[in-house]
Order: sequence, then structure tokens, then C-alpha cells
Amino acid sequence: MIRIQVRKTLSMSEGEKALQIETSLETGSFTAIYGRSGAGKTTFLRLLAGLIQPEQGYIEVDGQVWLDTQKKINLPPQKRSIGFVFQDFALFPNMTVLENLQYASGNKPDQEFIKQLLTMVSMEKLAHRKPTTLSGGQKQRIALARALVRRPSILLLDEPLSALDQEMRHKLREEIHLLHRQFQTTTLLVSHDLAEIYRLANKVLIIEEGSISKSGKPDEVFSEKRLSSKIQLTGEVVRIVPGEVVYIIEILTGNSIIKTIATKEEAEQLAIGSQVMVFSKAFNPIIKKL
Ligand SMILES: Nc1ncnc2c1ncn2[C@@H]1O[C@H](COP(=O)(O)OP(=O)(O)OP(=O)(O)O)[C@@H](O)[C@H]1O
Repeated sequence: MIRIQVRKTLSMSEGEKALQIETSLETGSFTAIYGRSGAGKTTFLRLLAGLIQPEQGYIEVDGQVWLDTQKKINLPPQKRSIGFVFQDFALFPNMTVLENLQYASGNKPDQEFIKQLLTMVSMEKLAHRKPTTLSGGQKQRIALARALVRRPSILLLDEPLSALDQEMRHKLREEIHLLHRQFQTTTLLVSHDLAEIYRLANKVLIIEEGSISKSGKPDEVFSEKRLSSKIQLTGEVVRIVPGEVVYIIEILTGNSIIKTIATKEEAEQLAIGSQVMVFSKAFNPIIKKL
């Protein structure tokens, strides 16, 4: 079990605001953190990692206290068993893929485990390449393997797939899913992508106005009961076409575009890039073999 309670004053453009988070996570769970830009999601991960200090807080991970401001306990980042993956790869450019993993694994690299990780992220053949010769997806696979190489108690993923194209995002999402099934590392993922959250997370925390406004299973948190439906898809708004009476909203879901209609009021709440869920009560599909 992981118990977290932190308070930190954030300096926002509109002034100061308190970030106050209190939650507990089951060991081995996969939790997504969702919220507007600037809500404090990254700051929350950095507080957990010990990269920034809260004014007040308590963090206990599987019985070990990492932070207790009352008792003046505060483990430095290197003593907190954490793996971190950011959106911008952050590999050492002068080291090969293998050296990046060996360096991260400390004094006694477990060569067998490094090999297993490289195989799991399909990078065993590229172990001797330098990061500059790799694609974004490949670099992020190495960043994932590197974050896991010390078998951390917590894996923190800060929008790890957001710099990748749709296809690569999808592939890496499945790899993260497999890595989590294999190692059961307690994971926190910051994501704006509902499809990603649905696929990976068993719990979601929504951060609004500096605190958790909702938490629960993705289904409970995102779907509204009144919208009980036969089909539910998640996607991203790619086009909004105003009409005389209604608006046409084009939504990218997987590799397909769905067109739906919306009232002016509904359309005004959307923007290009908004993540949405599409519901339909009547589902009467026609199947055509491709
Ligand atoms: N160490 C710090 N001390 C005080 N304020 C900070 C600190 N780090 C970040 N902030 C402020 O806290 C706010 C939240 O930033 P944060 O990066 O956590 O948001 P976010 O929810 O991750 O946003 P995004 O989705 O855009 O990445 C910002 O206004 C930022 O300027």
C-alpha cells in the first residue's frame, strides 16, 4: 500500500494556489492522473520522486516512510525506489542503449534482467546503438526499460507517449500494458488520452483546482450514468464545422474519423484536440469484409 498526503503552494500566472493531494494506492495498481494543463499533475509526480519539496506531507511506500515533514524524515530522490519516464526521452546521448541501462542499474548491473527488458521492449537487436540514431518510439522504449531496471517500487510516467505518432503510441501502450502485467510495478501515469487511460489504468484521479475532484475506475469517473449506451468510443476532436442549426464534430478514434452532430452549446465546450467519448444507444452495424 502506498499512502500519500502532500501540500505545496504552486506559483501560477494568476497567483499562488495550494496543491493538496491525499490518496492511497494499492501495491501493483495502475493509476492514471487526469486534469487540465497546469492543474499540478507533473508537480505531484515530482513531489513523490523527491525532486521538489512540499511544505507539509507524508509518503509511505510498502511500509517504508519516504517523507514525514512532522518527524523531519525526507529521503532524497536517489533513496526513493522510483523509475521516471518523461515525455522527452532524456537518455544519455553519449552512451549506447545497453550502456544507458547498465549505468541506470547501479554498481552491479543484472545483465540477465537487462537482456530480458530489452527483449520485452523489442530493442535487443539495437542494444549497441546510440540514442541519436533511434526513432522517438525506440528512445521511449529504452526510457521505459531504463526506468524499470532497478525494479522500482513505483513507476512514474509523465505523458510518456505524447510526443509519438498515433501508431507508435498504440504500440507502446500495449508494451506498457505487458510490462505492467509482467512486473506488477505500482504505476502512476499522467495522461490526457482517454483511450490510453481506459486501456492501462484500473484507477483514475482527476485533479482540479489543486486537489482530487474525482477518483475511481475509468468507467465510473468518465461516463455519466444517464448515458448508458450500447457503444462507447473514445477519441480526439479533429474538426468542428458550424452549420446553420447544428455543428458537425469530426472525431478521430483509432484510425477512423467519426462525424457526430452537436448543438451550438455543446460545440462551444469543445476545441480541436479535446478528448471526448462518443456514445450511441442504437447500434445497428453493417459488416463488410475488407
Ligand atoms: N516547484 C514549483 N514551485 C511552485 N510552483 C510550481 C513549481 N513547479 C511548477 N509550479 C507551477 O505549478 C503549476 C502546475 O504545473 P504542472 O507542471 O504541475 O502542471 P500539469 O498539470 O502537469 O500541466 P501540463 O498538463 O500542462 O503538463 C504551474 O503553474 C507551474 O508554474
